[in-house]
Amino acid sequence: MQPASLILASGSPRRRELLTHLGVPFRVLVSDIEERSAHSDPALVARDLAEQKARATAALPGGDAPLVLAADTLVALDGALLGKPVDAAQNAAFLRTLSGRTHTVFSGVALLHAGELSSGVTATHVTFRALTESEVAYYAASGEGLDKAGGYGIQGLGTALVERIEGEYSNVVGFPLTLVAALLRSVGVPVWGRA
Ligand SMILES: Cc1cn([C@H]2C[C@H](O)[C@@H](COP(=O)(O)OP(=O)(O)OP(=O)(O)O)O2)c(=O)[nH]c1=O
Repeated sequence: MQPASLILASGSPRRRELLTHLGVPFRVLVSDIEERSAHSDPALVARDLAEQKARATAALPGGDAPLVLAADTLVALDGALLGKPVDAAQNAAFLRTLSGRTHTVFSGVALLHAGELSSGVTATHVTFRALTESEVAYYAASGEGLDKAGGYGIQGLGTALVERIEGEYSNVVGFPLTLVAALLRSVGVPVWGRA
């Protein structure tokens, strides 16, 4: 059997599940880049890191597929970036920062096609409820936010933190499907049976 011509360059189970929804066969190959960008604008950082992940994966043994797809998600508030919390205490601090306010989630997506990169970024605005200290402690203790940008997962228990969302839901989970589908279709890959 031929290996799938599309590689998903991501270790994120959320991205794997979301890509499955598009009905495109793929395999997973993950590189380990140091997430560092020369940009400071969060949208440009997310796009740059997605491009770096795609290129790094393509350079791995077994990475020379016709198509390599990667993404990066960042949470931004007041010009600062909230990455993945290192522990429950930092997760609680992130939640206090986000409480009662609107932040922006940026996901960059990059598609490497025959050596050529195409990429884009999607922004979604998410407003948190004003959280009580016991809610912060309860969520931080759940551990759900530890492997997630901003320290929460809107697709899990974290949905109870959110009062309002403006923009695409899948983008918050880490993989904006409108952009992913457009990039795949732009290089002739059928999504839901339509190229
Ligand atoms: C805000 C938010 C983020 N996230 C996740 C999506 C991403 O997996 C993660 C952001 O980290 P990323 O560095 O974008 O991705 P990753 O390290 O998990 O995976 P890879 O680099 O291998 O692709 O945060 C959620 O799952 N739900 C949410 O609500």
